[in-house]
Amino acid sequence: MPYLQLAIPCTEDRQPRVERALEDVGALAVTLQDAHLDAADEQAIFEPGVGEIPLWREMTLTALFDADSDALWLLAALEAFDPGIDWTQARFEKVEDQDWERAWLDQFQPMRFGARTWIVPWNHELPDAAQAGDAAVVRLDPGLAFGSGTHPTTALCLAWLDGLAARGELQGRELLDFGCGSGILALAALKLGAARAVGVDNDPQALIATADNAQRNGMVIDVFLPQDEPVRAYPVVVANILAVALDALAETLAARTEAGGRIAMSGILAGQEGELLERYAAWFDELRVARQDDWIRIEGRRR
Ligand SMILES: C[S@@+](CC[C@H](N)C(=O)[O-])C[C@H]1O[C@@H](n2cnc3c(N)ncnc32)[C@H](O)[C@@H]1O
Repeated sequence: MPYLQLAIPCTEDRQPRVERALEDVGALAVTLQDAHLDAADEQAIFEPGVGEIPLWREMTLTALFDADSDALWLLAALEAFDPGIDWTQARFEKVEDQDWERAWLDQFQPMRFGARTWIVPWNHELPDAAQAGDAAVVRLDPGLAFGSGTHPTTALCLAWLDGLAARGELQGRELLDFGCGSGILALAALKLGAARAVGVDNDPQALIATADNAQRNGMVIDVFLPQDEPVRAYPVVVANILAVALDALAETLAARTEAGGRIAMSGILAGQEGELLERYAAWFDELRVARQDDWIRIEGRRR
């Protein structure tokens, strides 16, 4: 999914004001980057939690908006919200998911999630521990950013699937991966013993990537655009999408989870979970929150 990206230079003292204004006019995500370091340096990128500020004196704030947002309208809204900031320094560009997500890409090494789940890039040897009989190993393209497991939201969902399998609640069951991206979660579920996995994504490229990654791992994942997915309920649903999308999709995801079934959702920044918990409580019990870095996973059981 493409975005409209706004980047604006900013000093430490003004950062909270600029960030608040960007969020107020509808930014889907705001990241900060040290103005004096290379963007490829992981330490130079920071997604602030509530009340957190970075140590840098000069930085660039980058905000993502829906692709169909109007830059002139946004500038006018920002000016109205905080006329004390020089918004004329803002630069706009259209970016693809991958460009934004690449900011999160760090060294993609073999990684273990939970007890048995391994994500191993194709260009790496299988670590000894990943060759154990019960290891669930997914091999992926090292060029992937989101869906390589390096992002905390993916890691949270992988750990959840691993735990579900450990409790015997995944084996032989069908899973829906809503917002499948690379297909990493559906693939891990199949390797952990799920009987079948269905991937849904509104990005046709993601569906191609998922089907391709499945084939290269010797598995099959049925993939659909949201408007084409079969209307049915699953015992296990996982959805790693942004909080705004999870809010909009609440009824759909509730309808896709069968009574007694399990759901895990991520893509939620710390501080955004309250409203989602309230919304999903209409259909789900046993709602629980887990956190990694600034990201949240919500899990629940369908009534
Ligand atoms: C954060 S990535 C997650 C990818 C992968 N499941 C993972 O956990 O790493 C979110 C994915 O959701 C897709 N997506 C976003 N909004 C969506 C929507 N409303 N319906 C279906 N897919 C959506 C995006 O195209 C993207 O592939």
